[in-house]
Amino acid sequence: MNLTVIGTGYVGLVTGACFAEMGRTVTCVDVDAGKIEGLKAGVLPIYEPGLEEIVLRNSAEDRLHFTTELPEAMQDSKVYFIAVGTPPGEDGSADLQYVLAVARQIGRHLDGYSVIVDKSTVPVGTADKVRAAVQAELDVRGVKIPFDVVSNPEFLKEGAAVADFMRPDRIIVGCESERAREIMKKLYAPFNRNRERVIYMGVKEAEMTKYAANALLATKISFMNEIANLCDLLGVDVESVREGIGSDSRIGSHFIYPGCGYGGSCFPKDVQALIRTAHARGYATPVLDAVEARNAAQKQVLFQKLSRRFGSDLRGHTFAVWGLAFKPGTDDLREAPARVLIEALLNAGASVRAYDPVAMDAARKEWPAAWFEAGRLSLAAHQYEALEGADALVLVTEWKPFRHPDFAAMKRLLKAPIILDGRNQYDPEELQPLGFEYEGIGRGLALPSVKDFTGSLARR
Ligand SMILES: NC(=O)C1=CN([C@@H]2O[C@H](COP(=O)(O)OP(=O)(O)OC[C@H]3O[C@@H](n4cnc5c(N)ncnc54)[C@H](O)[C@@H]3O)[C@@H](O)[C@H]2O)C=CC1
Ligand SMILES: O=C(O)[C@H]1O[C@H](OP(=O)(O)OP(=O)(O)OC[C@H]2O[C@@H](n3ccc(=O)[nH]c3=O)[C@H](O)[C@@H]2O)[C@H](O)[C@@H](O)[C@@H]1O
Repeated sequence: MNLTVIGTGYVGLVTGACFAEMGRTVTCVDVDAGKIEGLKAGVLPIYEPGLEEIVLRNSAEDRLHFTTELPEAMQDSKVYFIAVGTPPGEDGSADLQYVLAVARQIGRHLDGYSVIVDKSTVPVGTADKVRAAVQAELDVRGVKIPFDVVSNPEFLKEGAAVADFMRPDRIIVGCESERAREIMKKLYAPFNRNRERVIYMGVKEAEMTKYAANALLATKISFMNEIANLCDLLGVDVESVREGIGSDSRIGSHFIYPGCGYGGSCFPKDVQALIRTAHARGYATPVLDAVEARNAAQKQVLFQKLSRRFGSDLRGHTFAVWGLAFKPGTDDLREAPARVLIEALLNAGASVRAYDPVAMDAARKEWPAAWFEAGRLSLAAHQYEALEGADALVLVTEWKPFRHPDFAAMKRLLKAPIILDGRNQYDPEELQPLGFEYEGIGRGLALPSVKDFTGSLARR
């Protein structure tokens, strides 16, 4: 059973490569000719640990193919995975134009019983729209061809996408036909060997499961960020609180790490899309609204802490920023908290010297050219180079090389030994004896405010 995967982004490329790794012959299709040319030449469009190796190996072994031509890819396959983007439309609801365009295209070329599997994150009822779009094309062609539409949402995390796909907690298959179910069962059998991971349910239930999962994870983070901010006011270290509550198996230790807000292409867009779905039915969503509002506010927290320490006019100040990607392990900058911080710093007159192990090329391409041209945002060749002469270090993304840095070297390089830790990576008890001023998120410690600081200087 050969597979076609349509959309060769984070989800499509990982899906195609991982099925090929399990022995299937897969053709990945994308409308982006540059991406496909690159992939044919062995150049990956994204950074994802472990992905390059399996793409190159399976391409070399002739199991993984790339094309811009969907009809050509469809010839040898009867299972079509749709993995195109579902970005937010103007009102925040999921924009289905790419999914439905693919459905129409499939309908134009379908030539025998097929299963159309929706892997993109789509609102409840989208499978019906996909079915209608395919059927409309079949009607135009005047042919009767049976097909099924299955919802198989994806739960991989960027930065761990291959591992998540290969060893998923669960595989959700929303399916209302026995024939399609048997095909899905066979496809996922290699991922299911030591325990049953597939949960079968209705199509709409599967579509909703994806949004509910992302919204709950985002809720945990926003809740924890709110608790962390309160801990700051109370002089309490949220890291102990996190450990304390995470040990309760009903709460769990995952996704309760406070920080400078969640980013990425999915939590922000999916929470927003779920809110839109509810509002379209006249249903209010105070919990989800609060999750979003807390996250928007949380992305400002680092800037607020810096303003408290250095004043609101930051002209003449330079800040080192470690981490640009929205999380470690990826070069994805979508909705990255670093962007919000850097924009606020530049608007306040500061200069920024930033370093990220993999996302700097992406930043150069995607962020406003004016930020770089004016020389106010520069990218350092090394994490320590970013510190030279900076007024403080702000840790935004907890890449591994940032976790245990050489504090003595950092002290020598920084103009003043000040660390603002947006991901609670450092131990204040280790830093304080070294003479660092330190503030995290909810550690109950504040950098001295500009007023205290001026006051203490005046008293000296
Ligand atoms: N990025 C992630 O970690 C996850 C994303 N998702 C969902 O999966 C879907 C895809 O997300 P990403 O992979 O991040 O998107 P992406 O933006 O990285 O990739 C989408 C790809 O689809 C291609 N495309 C658009 N229209 C096409 C067409 N008509 N034919 C062929 N290719 C076409 C684009 O050129 C692009 O390469 C979204 O619905 C997203 O919410 C779900 C789980 C994880
Ligand atoms: O639908 C999607 O696209 C995916 O969205 C998230 O995955 P992803 O956005 O790639 O990355 P996460 O690890 O979830 O991190 C998202 C954001 O939350 C932040 N985060 C995460 C965990 C935490 O405890 N605290 C926290 O602030 C991260 O720093 C990051 O900015 C989900 O975790 C995946 O299951 C889902 O498939």
